[in-house]
Amino acid sequence: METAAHVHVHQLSQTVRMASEPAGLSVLLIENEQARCLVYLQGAHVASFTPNGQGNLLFMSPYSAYEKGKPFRGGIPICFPWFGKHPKRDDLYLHGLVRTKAWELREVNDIADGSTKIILATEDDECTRSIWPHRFSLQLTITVAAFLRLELQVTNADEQPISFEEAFHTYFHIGSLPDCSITGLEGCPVVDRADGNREYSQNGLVFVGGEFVRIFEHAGPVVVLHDPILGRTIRMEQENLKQVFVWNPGDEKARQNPEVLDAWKDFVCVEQVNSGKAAVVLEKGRTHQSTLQISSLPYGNLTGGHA
Ligand SMILES: O=P(O)(O)OC[C@H]1O[C@@H](O)[C@H](O)[C@@H](O)[C@@H]1O
Repeated sequence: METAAHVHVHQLSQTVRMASEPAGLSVLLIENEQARCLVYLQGAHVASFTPNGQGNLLFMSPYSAYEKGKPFRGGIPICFPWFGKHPKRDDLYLHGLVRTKAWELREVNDIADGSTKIILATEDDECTRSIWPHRFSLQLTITVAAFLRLELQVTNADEQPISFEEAFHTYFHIGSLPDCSITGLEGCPVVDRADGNREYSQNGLVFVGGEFVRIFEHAGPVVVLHDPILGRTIRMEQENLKQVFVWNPGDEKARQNPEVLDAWKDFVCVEQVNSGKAAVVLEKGRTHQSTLQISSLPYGNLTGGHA
């Protein structure tokens, strides 16, 4: 099938189409009776998730470059094998090697319950080995239902143990930054990166007014984002990820970033992470799986992180 002059669209199943743009980016358009979702093959990057009758839960910056080999700003970047800055090299992109890599589409399944499951995969190559000298394979299973579920499997294909960082670096679309709050992080030890790595213990709700770069250690399985302006409550449920990063650049830093600018008020990143002391050490031949599931309910339906 062909639509606009330069976008080719192929129907892959009843609920999945793939559009290829001349710039070399391909995107999967998943539309079933429960939700709609866009996934770029570059980075296995989920760019939107819209459950039926609701708005998009995710935020993509209107200023994001959509270029081959460049990170997208927004959605759900998959971070691996490092999170944040590379420990030694400032010339490398933040958040690892696979965010800018073209992943391969392995499977498309329309499930009898009305959901859709797709599997994307990538592995080491000459370029990744020149930066990170290890063999690995990654598989991301994405389930699009009334919820969005991401299962990331990292397999050590090397001859020795590997150690890596990983994350789902999710940008959530919000109505108003100062009105949102986050629960489920009460009691966590916190490191405030925007305040000289000040350490404290989280007491009560988290409010993100402006610049906010905090790591919550030993996070529980459920974190909830409350958004009274958009009238919804977003529930994040994770497995095998030990930290939660909450990030927003705030006004001043955002203005210095041409891919964020005034859009900083429209998102908050709540990221499920294994980094630093929580980095994963994986024996030869073994697979590590981490999972994130996101769903949304009307505002006020979930009162705590353990709801
Ligand atoms: O690479 P992106 O998507 O612009 O995200 C960068 C940000 O990612 C966050 O996870 C970090 O805590 C920030 O320090 C960093 O600036």
